[in-house]
Amino acid sequence: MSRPPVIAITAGEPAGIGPELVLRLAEAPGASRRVVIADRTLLAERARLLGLPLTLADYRREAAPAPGTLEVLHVPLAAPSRPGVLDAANGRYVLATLVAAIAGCMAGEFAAMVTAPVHKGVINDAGVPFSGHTEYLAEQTHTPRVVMMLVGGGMRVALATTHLPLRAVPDALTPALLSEVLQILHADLVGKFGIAAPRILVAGLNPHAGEGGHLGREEIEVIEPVLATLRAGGMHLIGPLPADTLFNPDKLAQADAVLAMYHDQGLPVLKHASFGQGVNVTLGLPIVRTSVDHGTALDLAGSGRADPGSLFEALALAETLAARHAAPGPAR
Ligand SMILES: NC(=O)c1ccc[n+]([C@@H]2O[C@H](COP(=O)([O-])OP(=O)(O)OC[C@H]3O[C@@H](n4cnc5c(N)ncnc54)[C@H](O)[C@@H]3O)[C@@H](O)[C@H]2O)c1
Ligand SMILES: N[C@H](C(=O)O)[C@H](O)COP(=O)(O)O
Repeated sequence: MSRPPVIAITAGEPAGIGPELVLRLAEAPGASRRVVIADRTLLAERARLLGLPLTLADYRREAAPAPGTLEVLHVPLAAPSRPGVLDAANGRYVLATLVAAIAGCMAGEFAAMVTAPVHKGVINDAGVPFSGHTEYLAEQTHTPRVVMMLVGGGMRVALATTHLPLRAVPDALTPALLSEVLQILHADLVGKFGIAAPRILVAGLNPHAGEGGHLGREEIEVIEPVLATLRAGGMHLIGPLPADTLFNPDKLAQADAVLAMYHDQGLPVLKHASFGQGVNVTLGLPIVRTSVDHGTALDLAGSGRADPGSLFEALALAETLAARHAAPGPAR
């Protein structure tokens, strides 16, 4: 009998809801072996606080876990953590959990990694420039370009630019970037999501997609030429479309994914439709990585009221993608 795939789950910011969400993993359906990467004392304390049953076992690759245990790959905190209270002393601990998960995925020990939320600000406060898992994963795996895509509410929404100030977006939207993002999106819709000929709706940047150049020229000078070139190469691209009506159900029904030009053009729509059930997936990586659609929710940490739904969905998608990654099949 073949062994179940091992999926690494990083518990994220210790003061946030990540630790208590990973304690609920036994409730998530699926056949994978789950290994939580976190400080084991933190998990035990959070379980005690919330009255959750917990039997921890240190992860050993070759030893099958006893039923009912939560396997932990221990990474020590730098300082004790209290729910809801950020401490920059633990910024590097959070990164160490990611490094362990990435190393295991790159080595083939883990079939995928699923990430609970981190707090970007406190990692920067710890002295490490950090804009998100997406960018960090690209750097750590030496991948020149990756793409953030969220899945939920019947939509797949990818982003041309990710975590950067709004002021910097137009300058970042170069023809090279847009072309690479669309090629990665297309390739992973085929290879990871099994869609043989993906149709992609592409948003404009400006109101009303620039109104023929009267409300901005990025559509004319950057987006349209890139789309024309890629269409000539066989990609099915619709746009640039005004973003305010692109997400209407009749438009979405014509496509397999949307490419938004920036974070808050695409994600509010998806999160409105699916918050708590959405999944963030990083495209273009040599490994499988999914994540929750929410943040650290410091206001809920330690209350037991955080919804684990998005973590369970992220795990389910990681299992599906890992199976396809291990044995790529024909696209449908
Ligand atoms: N995957 C990630 O690592 C990730 C994703 C998004 C945001 N963040 C980071 O999280 C930090 C806080 O971000 P924010 O305050 O903008 O967003 P947030 O998602 O933490 O919180 C927004 C609201 O949603 C609620 N909420 C979040 N998750 C919930 C859950 N599982 N169940 C019930 N309610 C939930 C919170 O209580 C809050 O009211 C920031 O540093 C941000 O960058 C990380
Ligand atoms: N942009 C994501 C969201 O809003 O859900 C979130 O910040 C997480 O991004 P990373 O996976 O890059 O950390």
